[in-house]
Parts: sequence; C-alpha cells; structure tokens
Amino acid sequence: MTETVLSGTGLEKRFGGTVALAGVDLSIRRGETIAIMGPSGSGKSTLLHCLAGIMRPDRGEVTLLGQRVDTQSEAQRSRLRRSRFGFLFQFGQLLPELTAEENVALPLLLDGTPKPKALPPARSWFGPLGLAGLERRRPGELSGGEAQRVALARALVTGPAVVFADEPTGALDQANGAETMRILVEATKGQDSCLVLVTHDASVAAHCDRKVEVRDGRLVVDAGPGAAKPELPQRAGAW
Ligand SMILES: Nc1ncnc2c1ncn2[C@@H]1O[C@H](COP(=O)(O)OP(=O)(O)OP(=O)(O)O)[C@@H](O)[C@H]1O
Repeated sequence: MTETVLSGTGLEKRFGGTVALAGVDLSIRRGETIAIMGPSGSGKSTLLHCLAGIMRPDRGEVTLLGQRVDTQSEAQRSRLRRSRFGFLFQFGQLLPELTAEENVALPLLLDGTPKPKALPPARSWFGPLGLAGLERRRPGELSGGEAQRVALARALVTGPAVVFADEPTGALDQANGAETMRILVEATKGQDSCLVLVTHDASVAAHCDRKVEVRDGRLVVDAGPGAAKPELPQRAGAW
C-alpha cells in the first residue's frame, strides 16, 4: 500500500453560524494528484486551508507523514508551510519589486538560505518550465501565463511534500490554463510531491488522478484510479 502523505480526519470548521466543513475525511498518497471540486461556498478552500495548516479546524486532525499539524503553534505551522508545502493561487501573487528568479527563491530565502545558495536552485526551474531568459524580469514584464509559471516554480523550489493550488488557472485563458496544468502535474509528479488542487473547472480537474466533490461541507464523491470507495454523507438529511 502506498504511503499516506497527508491526511485529514473528521474535519469540522464553522464561521459564526456557517458550517464550512461538517466532518471531512481525506487522505492523499505519495505522488497523488487530487482535485477538490464543488459549488461555490461548499467548503473547498476551507478544506484546503485546514489541510495546509493555514487554518485550524474546530474538530478533527490533520497529519503530515504521521505527524499532527493542527495542534502545532502558529509559528510551527508557518515554518512547516514554508519548508514542506508549496502554494499556488489564482493570481500568482509575485512580489512586484523582486525579479522572477528572486521570487522563485523566496521560500528558500525566508527559510534562511543565503541568496548565493538560493538563486541556483531557483534558476534551475526556468528552463524546464519554458521560462529560460526571463530570470531577471520583474513580474510586470511577464505575461499572465509566464507569471503563473514563475509562481509555480516558487511553489516547487523547496521540493515540498505537498503542493496546494487554489484555482491556479482561474486567471488564464484556456490554452494557457491547460499548459499550466500540464506543467503543474508533470513537475509535482517529477519530484514525487502530492498535488491538492481546488477548482470549479472539470477540464482542469481532469488532469488529476483523483477527484473529490465537496457539498455543504461534506465529501460526497471520491472518484479516480486510486480512489477508495465513495465517502458518502454519514448523517441522513445533511444536504
Ligand atoms: N473567514 C470566513 N468568515 C466567515 N465565513 C467564511 C469564511 N471563510 C469561508 N466562509 C464561509 O464558509 C463557507 C465555505 O467557504 P469556502 O471559501 O470554503 O467555499 P468554496 O467552496 O471554496 O467557495 P468558492 O468556490 O466560492 O471559493 C461559505 O459559506 C463561506 O461564506
């Protein structure tokens, strides 16, 4: 049986009177790419934020390689996010005053790697991601697709256990979106990282090994080659 890298068990999260997660169980195996789908407001981003240690669930457990994440302090989770996780959002969120290569090197720099040591691994991503020659450009001098690939390189540069991507192609046209997804999946699999992707778009989700659907804070569909049996709502009348 392939090793479980990341696992959420019994995850519950409320915001005031709103139930965002109502008891979600989800395990991600080594090298697996998984798409979290579902309607707007169903809890997808909340699930991603809980799994990534950005947010603490009210109930339930999150473990990375068997170690509890949700019980760690904010400072510990922040360190964990920098060293073991990579993040890619809809708008790459590059720092405009840094060059492309400095943006890619940022997670290493923030973790204390000196700049001369951080830049070579950052630069090594430019060729494979079709960005050769753009190392010294600033984000304002890149196309949307190029900027998103720089953000992707930044997500991968630490060799993270898991890459989390929230609507990573939402701001791109279809061709650029498909190309970004192809590169994202290839690059994460190439270094044996997992990918946890949130998307509305079935054509984006189709790039992943496995698709799960969240409705009203519950996992209602779990499908794909590596999927276990469907995880249906445990309580009748919950949706
Ligand atoms: N910080 C917050 N404060 C209050 N309510 C929140 C907060 N974050 C999320 N919610 C609510 O929790 C529910 C789930 O939100 P979430 O962002 O996880 O949904 P989503 O499926 O990612 O939606 P979308 O596809 O529109 O991004 C929604 O009802 C949302 O309004």
